[in-house]
Amino acid sequence: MGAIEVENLKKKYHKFTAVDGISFSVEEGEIFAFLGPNGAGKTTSLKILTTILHPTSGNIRVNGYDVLHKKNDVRKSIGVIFQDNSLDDKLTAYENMEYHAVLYKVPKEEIRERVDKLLGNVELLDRKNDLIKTFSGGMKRRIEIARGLIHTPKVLFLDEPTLGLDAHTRAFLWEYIRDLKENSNLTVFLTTHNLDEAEKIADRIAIIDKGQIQTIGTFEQIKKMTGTNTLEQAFLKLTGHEIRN
Ligand SMILES: Nc1ncnc2c1ncn2[C@@H]1O[C@H](COP(=O)(O)OP(=O)(O)OP(=O)(O)O)[C@@H](O)[C@H]1O
Repeated sequence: MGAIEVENLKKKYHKFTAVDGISFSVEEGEIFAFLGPNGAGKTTSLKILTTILHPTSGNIRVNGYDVLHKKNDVRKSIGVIFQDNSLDDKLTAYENMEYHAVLYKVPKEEIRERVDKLLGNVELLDRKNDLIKTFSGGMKRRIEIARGLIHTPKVLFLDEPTLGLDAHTRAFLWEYIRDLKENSNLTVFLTTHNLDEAEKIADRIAIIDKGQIQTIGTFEQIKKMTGTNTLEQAFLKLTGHEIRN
C-alpha cells in the first residue's frame, strides 16, 4: 500500500474543471513533488488530499484511510503546511507549538521535550519565548514546519514550502526535508512551481498542467522521456510557453 493513493481524482468549481482525472501513488518514505505552472490544480489537489476540500469524484487514500470517509484518521496521520502564515502573531513560538500539540492530543508530559527538540532542529530554540510578530518570514516558515511535525505525522504536505524565502532559508529547508526522509522515513508531498526545488529535493516529480498530469518520474526519467537535458526544458516541452492566469 502506498502512503498516498489517488485514482481518477476530479474537482470542478461549478463548470470549471480544476483537476481533471489524475491518478498517482506515493510510496512510504518518498519525497514527491507536484510541479506545475500557476493555476495547474496543485493547491486544489493538496487541499483534497488533506481533507480540506471535497473532490467531485475519485478514490483517494492517505495512509490507507479514505479522505472522504475517514477524515479524522487522515488528519491525525498527516502534517500540513499551507502557503499562508497560520501562526498566531500574539503568541510565542513555544505557545504556538504547544497549542498545536494539545489540539493533536500529544501526551502532556511529552510536549515540552518535543517542542524543544523541533525548535532546535529548525535552529530557533533560543527564540522560543519570543512573540511570532517579531519573526521574519523565513523564521515563521521554519516554525510552521516544526509545528507540523509535533504530532509525528507519517506524511507531511507542503504547499509551495519555500515561496518568498531567501536562498539561505530555502537551502536550509530543503536539507531539513531531506533529513526528515532519511532519518524518520517521513513521506513528503509538496507542490511547487520552482523547478530547482523539484529537482533538488524530490525523489519523483509529477508535472501537472491544466488539471492533468503530463508526466511522472524521477528527474532523470523525465529528461529521458522528453528527450531534454534539463528539467526546465522538459517542463516547457510538456506545458508549452503560454502564460497562465
Ligand atoms: N474556490 C475556487 N473557485 C473557483 N475556481 C477556483 C477556486 N480555487 C481555485 N480555482 C481555479 O482552479 C484552478 C486551479 O487552482 P489551484 O489553486 O489549484 O492552482 P495551483 O496549481 O495551485 O496554482 P498556483 O501555483 O497559482 O497557486 C485555477 O484556474 C483557479 O483559478
